[in-house]
Amino acid sequence: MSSQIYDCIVIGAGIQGSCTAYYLAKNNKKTLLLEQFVLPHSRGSSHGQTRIIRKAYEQDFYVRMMEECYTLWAELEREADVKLYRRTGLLLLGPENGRGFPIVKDTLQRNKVPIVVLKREEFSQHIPNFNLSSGDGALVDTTAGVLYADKALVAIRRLFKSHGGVIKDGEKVIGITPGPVVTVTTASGAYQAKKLVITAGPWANTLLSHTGLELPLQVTKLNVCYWQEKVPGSYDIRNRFPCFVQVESLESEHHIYGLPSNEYPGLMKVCYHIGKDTDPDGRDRQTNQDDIEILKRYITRCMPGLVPVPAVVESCLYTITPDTDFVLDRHPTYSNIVIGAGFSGHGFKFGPVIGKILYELSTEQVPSHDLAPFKISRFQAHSKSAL
Ligand SMILES: Cc1cc2nc3c(=O)[nH]c(=O)nc-3n(C[C@H](O)[C@H](O)[C@H](O)COP(=O)(O)OP(=O)(O)OC[C@H]3O[C@@H](n4cnc5c(N)ncnc54)[C@H](O)[C@@H]3O)c2cc1C
Ligand SMILES: O=C(O)[C@@H]1CCCCN1
Repeated sequence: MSSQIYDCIVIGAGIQGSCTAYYLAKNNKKTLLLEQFVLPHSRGSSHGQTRIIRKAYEQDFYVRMMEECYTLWAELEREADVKLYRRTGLLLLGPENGRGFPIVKDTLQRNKVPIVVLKREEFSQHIPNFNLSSGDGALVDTTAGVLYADKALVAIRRLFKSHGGVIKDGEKVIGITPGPVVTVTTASGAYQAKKLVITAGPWANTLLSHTGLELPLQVTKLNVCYWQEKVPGSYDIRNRFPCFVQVESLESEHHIYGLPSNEYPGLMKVCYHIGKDTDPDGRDRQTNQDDIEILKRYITRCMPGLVPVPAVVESCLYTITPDTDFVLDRHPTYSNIVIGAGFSGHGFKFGPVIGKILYELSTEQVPSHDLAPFKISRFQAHSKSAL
């Protein structure tokens, strides 16, 4: 056992753990970040070149968190001297009388987020190579854009180390012994800390089982599909093609979304928001492709400038709560254990604000956002506490 007692150990070096560790170290906390895989890796939820950043949400609390988060991303960019965000706008599409589109539109307007509402007759002039479905409304959240995810992870971990933080990768946590000083065991050793933050993504429940807690989390595998432009440049970020989210469509009641071609020349990323249940250690055995069939039909109908067969298919995991809101809370039994989990396929953009909140929770400060929507107690009927 190492004789050092850390102020805090963070388990999991995805975007949430890396950001939490960064804020801890920046605020002079002796921090150890443990990661089971050798970094960088592509086995969790945070890998890949790009993610959408937006304020377009149904709930005011997400809009408010994003207000601060854009500032935090800009601070990180300055401190790391690397560009992590590119503004593209986000085109939101959906039935004018549906369940999703009018609510997001109201929330954006109520929160005075700058948007442009596109009329049907002017749609194709602003958004070429895209067919607006009959009955659909369209608006652009002009604050939105692309985050360079892999670059962000590298930059944040580098900043963490520059503030004195210690990363040990290739060290899987196999035991947690709670107490006023928590002991965390890996195959290579044991470490102690006054506080513990668990940000283990799809493995959250495996780790929480060492503390007698189980959260209602569902892990699903998503196919991340890239589609070839028929005419090079038609959906290119350099030609100002935006990100988009189609909230309901003829093909599905669930989101279909896309990011302009950028990371792979000539390929636009278009994905379906619903995957199939998986075991995070057995994801490669889960080969369901129902989502790709839905995407082919949507692309054929709405994006005629793309070849409707995916040119590249990667994979990624979601860890989903029953209400798709996050878990940001203290452990119900051990108040020096803080949990960040269940980011439900939309957590990357919030990384810095979540890191700041988990840092605040683990240092007993008043959190800078209302955490009522993120409390574990909301799952009372679901969560199993053996304690
Ligand atoms: C296809 C796809 C598209 C997405 N699109 C967007 C988007 O456009 N915008 C957006 O904001 N979000 C998006 N998301 C969601 C976002 O990427 C996730 O919410 C976020 O990455 C979750 O981060 P995390 O740190 O919780 O999990 P992870 O990145 O999985 O990190 C958890 C880490 O914990 C480690 N770990 C687990 N167990 C142990 C152990 N025992 N010991 C040591 N380490 C351990 C894991 O190896 C992993 O590195 C998307 C996700 C996917 C999959
Ligand atoms: O978090 C996001 O912005 C996207 C929206 C579409 C589904 C995947 N996640």
